[in-house]
Amino acid sequence: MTTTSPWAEHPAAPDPDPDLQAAVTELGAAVRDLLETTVTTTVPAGEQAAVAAGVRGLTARLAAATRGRHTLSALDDLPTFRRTYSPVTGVGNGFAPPVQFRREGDTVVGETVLGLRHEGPPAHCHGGVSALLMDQLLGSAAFLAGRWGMTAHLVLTYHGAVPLQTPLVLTARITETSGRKTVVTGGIALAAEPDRELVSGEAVFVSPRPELLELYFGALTTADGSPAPGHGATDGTAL
Ligand SMILES: CCCCCCCCCCCC(=O)SCCNC(=O)CCNC(=O)[C@H](O)C(C)(C)COP(=O)(O)OP(=O)(O)OC[C@H]1O[C@@H](n2cnc3c(N)ncnc32)[C@H](O)[C@@H]1OP(=O)(O)O
Repeated sequence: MTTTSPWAEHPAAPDPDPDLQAAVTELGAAVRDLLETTVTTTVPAGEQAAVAAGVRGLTARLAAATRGRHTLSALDDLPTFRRTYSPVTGVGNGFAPPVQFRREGDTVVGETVLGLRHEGPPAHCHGGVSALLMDQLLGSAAFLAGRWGMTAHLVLTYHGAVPLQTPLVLTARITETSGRKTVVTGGIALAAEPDRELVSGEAVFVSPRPELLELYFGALTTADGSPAPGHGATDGTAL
């Protein structure tokens, strides 16, 4: 079944702790600058070694309290898919550009600029990073249509190299929905030439059957140790 306007309304996420949100966002931005600068710096070896020692000291301070992989961060909210540390959209993840996706009519759109930490061929984006962006873009379109699923199939065509440090636009549309399956197409283009896709792709997202939901997410808890809301949903319309 092909759909033209499948967008769903989502509940509002509970307000995060503003102090924690601000601190995590600032730490993410600082680490983003650090990562980008570590791959562009040309300061002498001694200076790089001194900085490494300082960074290890800072890491030890953060390591004083950490969470495991089955515990959500205190800022995360699964029903609204607020994921603070996503490697694509997470404000708290220094590797993330980060890019935010939004609905515009029947399209999901995001803009971003990639850095040298995303480099593959010199001066251009790594093909795997493009795939990372595409997976999140297409998955976001499914989610924003109320069709959360895991990536079952992702096929990409690389038409042209994606330049770093250049404004990009990412767009996606739902092309088919059927049972637990959602098919989405989309692409990455220069913001200055939005109609010429440098990367195009299609993905199939499948909302897992109950046994898989339990296997993957059954142990998941919120930061305070409660079962994570929504992790047991099985109707293919929510996590
Ligand atoms: C703003 C915030 C946004 C937030 C948005 C967040 C975006 C996140 C984007 C990143 C997402 C990820 O990285 S997810 C991580 C990467 N992906 C994974 O690890 C998934 C690994 N694969 C699996 O666990 C499984 O294969 C599943 C869950 C995908 C499907 O298993 P299942 O539940 O047993 O499904 P199954 O019964 O076999 O099939 C159900 C239906 O789907 C179809 N189907 C199944 N696999 C495929 C396939 N590869 N290609 C075509 N169709 C398929 C079947 O034919 C069937 O159709 P019919 O007979 O009903 O017609």
